[in-house]
Amino acid sequence: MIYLDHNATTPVDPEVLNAMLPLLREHFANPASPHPAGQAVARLVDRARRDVAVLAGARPRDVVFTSGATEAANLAIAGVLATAPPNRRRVLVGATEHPAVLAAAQAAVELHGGRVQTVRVHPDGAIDLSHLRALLHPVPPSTAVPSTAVSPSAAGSAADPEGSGGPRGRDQADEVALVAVMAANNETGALNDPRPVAALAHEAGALFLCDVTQAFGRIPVSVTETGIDLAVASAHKMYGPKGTGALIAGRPVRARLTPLIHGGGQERGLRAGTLNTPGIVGFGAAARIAAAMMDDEAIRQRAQTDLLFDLLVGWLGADALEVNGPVEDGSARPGPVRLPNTLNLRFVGADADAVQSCLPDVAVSAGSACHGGGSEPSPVLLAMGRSATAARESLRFSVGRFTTVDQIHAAAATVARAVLRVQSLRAVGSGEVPWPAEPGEPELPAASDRPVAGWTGEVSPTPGRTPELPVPRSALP
Ligand SMILES: Cc1ncc(COP(=O)(O)O)c(C=O)c1O
Ligand code: FES
Repeated sequence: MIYLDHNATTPVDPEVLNAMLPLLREHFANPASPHPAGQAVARLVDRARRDVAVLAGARPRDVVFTSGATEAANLAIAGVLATAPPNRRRVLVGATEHPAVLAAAQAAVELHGGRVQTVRVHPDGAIDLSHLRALLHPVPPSTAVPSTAVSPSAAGSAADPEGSGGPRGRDQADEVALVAVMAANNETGALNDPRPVAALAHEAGALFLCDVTQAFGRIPVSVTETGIDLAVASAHKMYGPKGTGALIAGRPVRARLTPLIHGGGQERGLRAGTLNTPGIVGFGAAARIAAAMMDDEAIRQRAQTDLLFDLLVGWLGADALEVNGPVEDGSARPGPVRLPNTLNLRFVGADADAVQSCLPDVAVSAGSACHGGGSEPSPVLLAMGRSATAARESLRFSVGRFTTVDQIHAAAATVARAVLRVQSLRAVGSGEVPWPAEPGEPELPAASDRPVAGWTGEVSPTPGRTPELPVPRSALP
């Protein structure tokens, strides 16, 4: 199996596992216990908190350990809304946010009042800052009604999934409590610079939540330097264990949160329950390793995703592929614009689920893990303006720490064959190419009626393509 789905989850790094095992063996005591055994574990937890804080550019006491980014996002969003003033109940979320943020925002406004509005993204997936600005300041400043004079009921409780923000006017005058824009998108790898988002949010008196789950450990993240008020992350996206994550928030913001989980006073009262000490210590070890390896890994993984792209272009031709997400051409924006490990491609004319079912030995993803396998096109790609067809023809490749160049070569050839196979099936179904049946065989149904999953037959490739795949133009050794 060639695993190219590291944005769904990563394997546990062997060093992380080694760091965790003592917590399951001899260091099993409860870190809240005052006896020496408990305090020895408490020190390991402190170390992990420091390591996660260093990677996040935060102070150790700003790290609240949770079960993952999903819980952290729920804690952050519900916590902020629960204590927000009645005239400040709008939540702005990026159109391509993960369901952990989108659904948490929707649930929070249903519980506490207010509404969710969606901030548009550009066709390359980056947040549209001018739309964010327009949603933050719906009434021109010269005609704005002072916020204190706005009736809380004006906020309403309806969601605005269209993201239009509706007509500007009094009904928009409720203020924004929270802006949620992710650092890196899980499907396309599109990056957002948190600084301008933070500046706009703060100027409007709102807090800024940044989902750094996919960025953490892959590219530098500093919550203090960029103005992020609340960051959420998961250990299993960075070679740590599943079921551990963190909310990272400075003290003034933490003071405004209310816990979701009640019980003992763990995590300074914000997240009750005995700490998941093996998970937390694994998260700390993963953070330490990521900090040491990040630069080298970014270079290696960018080279691998570039190689994968070049090989696929070599096999299939440049017209057969479209990149979903920012393309670094050196001109558009300075600095990195896409996660180095992520490449989301549309294979024109090849349904992604069908391609995937021809790839039993390569793990890739059509859409995000929660949506993979469903027939719905990716909401992320739709939000970027892709058609439903283009979205259904898109696959995400995400390489990782243990991916090799040989695996990239093998995966590219396998994927190219699968794409050609699906394209030729489609061509047969549309009557463009005669079905290559032996005389006397029963007529086969059109490709669109045939279940492609499990299909193993051979089909002649599309005219103009030879069964022996051409040598890619830019194949590297
Ligand atoms: C961007 C992003 N945010 C949040 C999450 C949720 O993480 P978890 O399932 O570990 O809570 C994920 C996981 O897919 C993600 O990719
Ligand atoms: S948890 Fe990330 S895609 Fe579902």
